[in-house]
Amino acid sequence: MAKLFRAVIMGPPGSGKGTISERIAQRFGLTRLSSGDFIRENIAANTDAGVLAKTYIERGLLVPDHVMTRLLLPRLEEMTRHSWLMDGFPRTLAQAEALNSTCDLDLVISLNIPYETLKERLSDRWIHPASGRVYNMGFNPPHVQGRDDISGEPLIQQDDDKPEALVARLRHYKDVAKPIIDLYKSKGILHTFSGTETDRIWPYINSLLSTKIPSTSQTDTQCIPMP
Ligand SMILES: Nc1nc2c(ncn2[C@@H]2O[C@H](COP(=O)(O)OP(=O)(O)OP(=O)(O)O)[C@@H](O)[C@H]2O)c(=O)[nH]1
Ligand SMILES: Nc1ncnc2c1ncn2[C@@H]1O[C@H](COP(=O)(O)OP(=O)(O)O)[C@@H](O)[C@H]1O
Repeated sequence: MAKLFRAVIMGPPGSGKGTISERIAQRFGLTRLSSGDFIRENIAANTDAGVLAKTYIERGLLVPDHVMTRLLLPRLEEMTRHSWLMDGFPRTLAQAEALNSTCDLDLVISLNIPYETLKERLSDRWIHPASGRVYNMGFNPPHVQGRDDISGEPLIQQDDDKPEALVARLRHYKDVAKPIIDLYKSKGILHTFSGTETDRIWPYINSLLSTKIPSTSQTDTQCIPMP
């Protein structure tokens, strides 16, 4: 029986997690999971955890660990028959430990991108808020300027992509990511990719995953329910 594959992608804001996750999902047929999308779904559906999460996001804060794990771990437990790639979780050491006790991760991709590159990209980033689709006016512009390719709805620029907010976001990322990265390094599953262009990093990620991902996904039970 082929083994399932579970991976996490980490990196500072603007490092290309979303862009690369999309390519991995398409190329290798993994289910793409995003903590941000999952929170937005819960907010839209008015679940208890979604209502609570919204009060933090509105203040520009991270959602507390216990709310995040309550939202996400049951979802992962439903995914016992799927190979997946997670973007946006874990974001703290406590989340990484909770994930550890639920799932055996096969691989962690960490993106290491220079600050100047991040600043440039984010000041050029436009998103479609309802779907989370991202565009970059130079790198991957929408077909029609200012409009989402699929829905045709208007694109917006997020406040926290502005340079002032970005410095604080990047500093915060460094502080909280370090212990998580150390944890995955010590488990021998961390793979770090450095560079300024997604198109140049992608071939390395592609060839690494080609050696690691089983050709078919079959039933397995790598995730165990939390006690
Ligand atoms: N110029 C350029 N832009 C890129 C490249 N790779 C990604 N982008 C763009 O940079 C922006 C950030 O990429 P994302 O994939 O959203 O990055 P992320 O790590 O998911 O960002 P967060 O959601 O903030 O954590 C988007 O507008 C992308 O289209 C690249 O190699 N060159
Ligand atoms: N793992 C997480 N832990 C805590 N809060 C999270 C997590 N993932 C997402 N969030 C919250 O949801 C918001 C939106 O997430 P996301 O779509 O990943 O966007 P961003 O790249 O702006 O952080 C975050 O700004 C944060 O408040």
